[in-house]
Amino acid sequence: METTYWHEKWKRNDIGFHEASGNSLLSEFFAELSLSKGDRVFIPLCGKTRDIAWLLSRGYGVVGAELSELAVQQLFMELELIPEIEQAGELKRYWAKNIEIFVGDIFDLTEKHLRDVSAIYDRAALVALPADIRQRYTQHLMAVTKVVPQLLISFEYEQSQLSGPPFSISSREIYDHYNANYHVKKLASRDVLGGLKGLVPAQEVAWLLSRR
Ligand SMILES: C[S@@+](CC[C@H](N)C(=O)[O-])C[C@H]1O[C@@H](n2cnc3c(N)ncnc32)[C@H](O)[C@@H]1O
Repeated sequence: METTYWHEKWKRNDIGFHEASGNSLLSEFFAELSLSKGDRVFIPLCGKTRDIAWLLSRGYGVVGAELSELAVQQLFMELELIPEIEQAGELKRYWAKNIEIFVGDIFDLTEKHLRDVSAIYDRAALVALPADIRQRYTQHLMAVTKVVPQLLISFEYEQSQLSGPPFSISSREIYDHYNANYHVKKLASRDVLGGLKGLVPAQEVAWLLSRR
C-alpha cells in the first residue's frame, strides 16, 4: 500500500475503518495487559481512533504513530487539546499532557522516539498492511518497543472475497510473526455484524501477546 493511498483516504474523508465509539474489544480485554495508571500505551498506525480518548480518560499515557498529519490534527481537535508541535528526526511530534503522536512513516520511528512504553495496542494496523510489508512491520514494532506486551485486534475472512485493506490475517500468520518472542493467546473471536464492509462474513479477533 503506497503512502499516497492513505493520504488520499484522509483527504477524501474515506475512513470507514474509524469507529465512532472506539473498539469494544479494547474495553473488554485491556485489563489483560495488567498495566498501572500512568503507564504509556503505544498505538501504531493510530489514525484518530477514539480508543485514545478511552485510554486517556482512564489515566494512561498514549504514544501514537500516524502517517497522516490531517488525521492527527483532527485527533487533537476532537480531544479538545491544543498540541505543541516540533520536529523529531524524520518525524513531526504533536504532543500535549499524557499524549504524543509521531507523524510520518512508522518505519522512521526509532526506540529513542518511544522511550518508555509499557504495551502496544494494535487495532487495524497489522491488518492495514499488505502481506509483503507485514513481516517488516512486526519486526520493527518489536525492535522499537523491546517486545512489550501487546493487545492485537485482527480480522479473519476469506481473502479471495475482498481485496484489503483490511487484510485477513490467519492465526498461523500471527504465530509466525510473534511466537518466537511472545506467548500468543487468542482471547476472543467475534462475528463482524453485517459482515466486513457490509459484504463479507468475517471475525474480529483479539490476541494477547505476552513476552516470553
Ligand atoms: C486502517 S487505519 C486504522 C487507524 C486506527 N488504528 C483505527 O483503529 O482507527 C490505518 C492507519 O494507518 C495509517 N498508516 C498507513 N501506513 C502507515 C505508515 N507507513 N506509517 C504510519 N501510519 C500509516 C493510515 O494513515 C491510517 O490512518
